[in-house]
Amino acid sequence: MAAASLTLPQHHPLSLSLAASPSGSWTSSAPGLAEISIEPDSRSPYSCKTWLCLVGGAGLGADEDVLFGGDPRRPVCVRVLGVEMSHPGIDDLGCVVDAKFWAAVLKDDEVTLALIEKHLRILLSVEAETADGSTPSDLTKQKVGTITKFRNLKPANNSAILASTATLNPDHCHPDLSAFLSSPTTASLDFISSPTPGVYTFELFPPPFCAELVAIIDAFEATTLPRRRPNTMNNYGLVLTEIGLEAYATSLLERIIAPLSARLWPEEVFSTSLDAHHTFCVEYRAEELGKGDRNLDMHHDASEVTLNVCLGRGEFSASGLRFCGEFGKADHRQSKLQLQHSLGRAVLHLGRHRHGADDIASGERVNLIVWARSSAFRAAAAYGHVNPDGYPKKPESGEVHQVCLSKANDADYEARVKITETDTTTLAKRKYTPFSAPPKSCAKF
Ligand SMILES: O=C(O)CCC(=O)C(=O)O
Ligand SMILES: [Fe+2]
Repeated sequence: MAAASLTLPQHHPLSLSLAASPSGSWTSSAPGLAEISIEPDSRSPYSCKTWLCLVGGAGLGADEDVLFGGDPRRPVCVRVLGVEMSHPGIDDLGCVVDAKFWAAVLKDDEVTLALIEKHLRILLSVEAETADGSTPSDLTKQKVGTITKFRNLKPANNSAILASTATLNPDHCHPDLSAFLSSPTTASLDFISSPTPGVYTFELFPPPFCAELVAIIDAFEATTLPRRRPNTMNNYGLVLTEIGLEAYATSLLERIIAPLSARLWPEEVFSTSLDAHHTFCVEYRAEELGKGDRNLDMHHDASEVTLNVCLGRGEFSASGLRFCGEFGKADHRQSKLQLQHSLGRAVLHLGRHRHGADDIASGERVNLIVWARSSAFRAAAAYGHVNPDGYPKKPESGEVHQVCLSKANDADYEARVKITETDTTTLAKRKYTPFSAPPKSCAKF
């Protein structure tokens, strides 16, 4: 099958107008996306740095109002690239959410790159104050400071993967992957198995490397440094890009997730353009061990493709990963697979594939999760050039399986649970963690 690609029409009502080019340098890596370099002026707390800003649509995520042009809808997403950035007008993923910026940019009918560039320069040049009185430079210093302080502790025997230049080391990957890492476009994919269509699993990390990752996570948890939980579904876990693993995670995306996705899902328009990620770990602990998350409600991810790797932490039992159908498909609430996690093994699936984690019965487990995204696809979908992921939705048909219901995401959850109350044992055991949207993203305009 030939790989799908993103080809956008030249003009579209929601497209960014390139009519007035910005004064600085800009390039376009995909139709509907532009990159601008911003040099803040000398008053800026950020004047030491040239910021690369990606301008294009977003519009995906869990928020249907945004998907379908809810009001107010912004025609473009402006994302500042680079993790060492903290600003009250810029969200966790680098998306500009500053009200004054948007009021100025959307003042006229036409949104131009020149206007965006002008107001980005202002945004990055003025020392704005947050609600608690701290400034962007305070926040940036804190963010950079956290990573620096943590690196200075030399955790996990001064692990090389915490370096700002870290890349995936093939010696830290399972030998099954070596041919693929050398020739990602042509090597045989026979190291991968697919227990149900669209879910792929393979050995990724040998146990010593899993232990190294867990040692880094544990070392961070043992500090008093500020931390953020990965999303509102999890009370435990860490955003790994905020503890110094950004470079390593980007390399994981570039060397494994992106090339594998291009080959495993050639029919998906995003599969050849995965370029952004939200990387975190989740942690589950059995009841007997005290406080902790036990399971994860059914959901789909705010990603195009998700990599989920089991890093272990001693022995654990149960805690299977259940897959149902894909969001938007008629059978999306029908159970397809219950997969048991095993140390070092990776699962790769589409973000729209409905899944959830069963109760952990004993022990603890830590998993590394990478939500991989395509900026080009999100731009195209936001402008209406391609359907958003999972759309158009098919009407649900056939049986609905109770194990695929989501307490937080399904409006008919209570009604359906009443109907099928016969299976009380499963229900009584399950304590659902409410799902809410993932961390603020470009979709949250
Ligand atoms: O617990 C797991 O293995 C799944 C985690 C997950 O689905 C997520 O964090 O999005
Ligand atoms: Fe998930």
